[in-house]
Amino acid sequence: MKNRNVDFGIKTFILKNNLSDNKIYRVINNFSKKVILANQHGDLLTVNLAHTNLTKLGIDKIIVGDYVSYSPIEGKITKVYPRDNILSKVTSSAEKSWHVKSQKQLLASNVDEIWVMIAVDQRFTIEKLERYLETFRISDRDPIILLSKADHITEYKEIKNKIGQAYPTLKVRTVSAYLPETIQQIKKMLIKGHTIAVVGASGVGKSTLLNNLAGKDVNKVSNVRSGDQKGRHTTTSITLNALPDLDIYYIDTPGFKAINSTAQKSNPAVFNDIEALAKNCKFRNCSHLSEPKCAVKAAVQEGTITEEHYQSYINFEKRNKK
Ligand SMILES: Nc1nc2c(ncn2[C@@H]2O[C@H](COP(=O)(O)OP(=O)(O)OP(=O)(O)O)[C@@H](O)[C@H]2O)c(=O)[nH]1
Ligand SMILES: [Zn+2]
Repeated sequence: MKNRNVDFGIKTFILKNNLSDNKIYRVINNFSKKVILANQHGDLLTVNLAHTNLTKLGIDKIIVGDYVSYSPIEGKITKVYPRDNILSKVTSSAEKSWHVKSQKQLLASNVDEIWVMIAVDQRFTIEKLERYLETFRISDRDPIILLSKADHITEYKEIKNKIGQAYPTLKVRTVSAYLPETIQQIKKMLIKGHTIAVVGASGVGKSTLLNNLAGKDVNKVSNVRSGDQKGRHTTTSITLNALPDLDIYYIDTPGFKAINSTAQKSNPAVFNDIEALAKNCKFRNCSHLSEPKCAVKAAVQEGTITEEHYQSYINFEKRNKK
């Protein structure tokens, strides 16, 4: 299916980099052994990566947003162009070892804007916002916070104020599927040709916004030329969607469940002692209930902290868990 205006940013890329090669494609989807490429006419094709030697291309992974050269004769990607930037997700997790592992997952490349979507009907703290900002990183851009479900007016106002006080220079925008004027405002702020990556927890409304901007259900099925015509469900993967009427590209990312939900710090002073002890627990995300080698429980047993103090901490944690 050809769409007007849909070149996936390739024409601009060719001009900007003064390239003579017009066999340039953009990666709009990637699976473990396949990618879907788009050309500047909006045609899509699936490429099996079996013949592509990533090491030779000097990269670990092909990611959504990449501009590449593809040789149909050889059936392989022959070049991945240097990326303007990379949006990554940095997570720390404590696994079986004592070390805290920091993992960097590459989500998308050549991104012009990153929107961090936060639904106002979910529990909000500045710490949570900070965790999002730490987790989703892009070298050369500031994220835009998109407060979704703003039809929850009271919560919306409260959260907007909190953010304004803590981070007065952070860009905050508003959206609600039930307030059409907010969709219009978002549309007005779009910059033609931009590639926008949208991240956020599961259920905050990323797909709903995509549908509202597109004016139709973008059901995340790409019709793939060549081979099977059936199309492919890509709900669990990162997808670059073209919105031809608005002349933008919207990278929808799968929602995450939660981000390193360490203890909420709204009442820290009381439990400073416990939080200091917790650093010696075997597991970084130890709940101090039943995990082995828990330094907090050990301290209760040794009498360093009282049973009552421990219980009130556990109760506090329970109340503050999302
Ligand atoms: N009140 C309210 N509900 C909304 C709004 N936008 C979306 N929802 C609801 O929130 C739920 C999740 O919306 P989605 O758009 O599927 O959320 P998502 O972020 O794409 O979720 P994942 O695909 O899991 O990452 C749906 O039941 C929507 O109807 C909104 O503006 N206001
Ligand atoms: Zn513990």
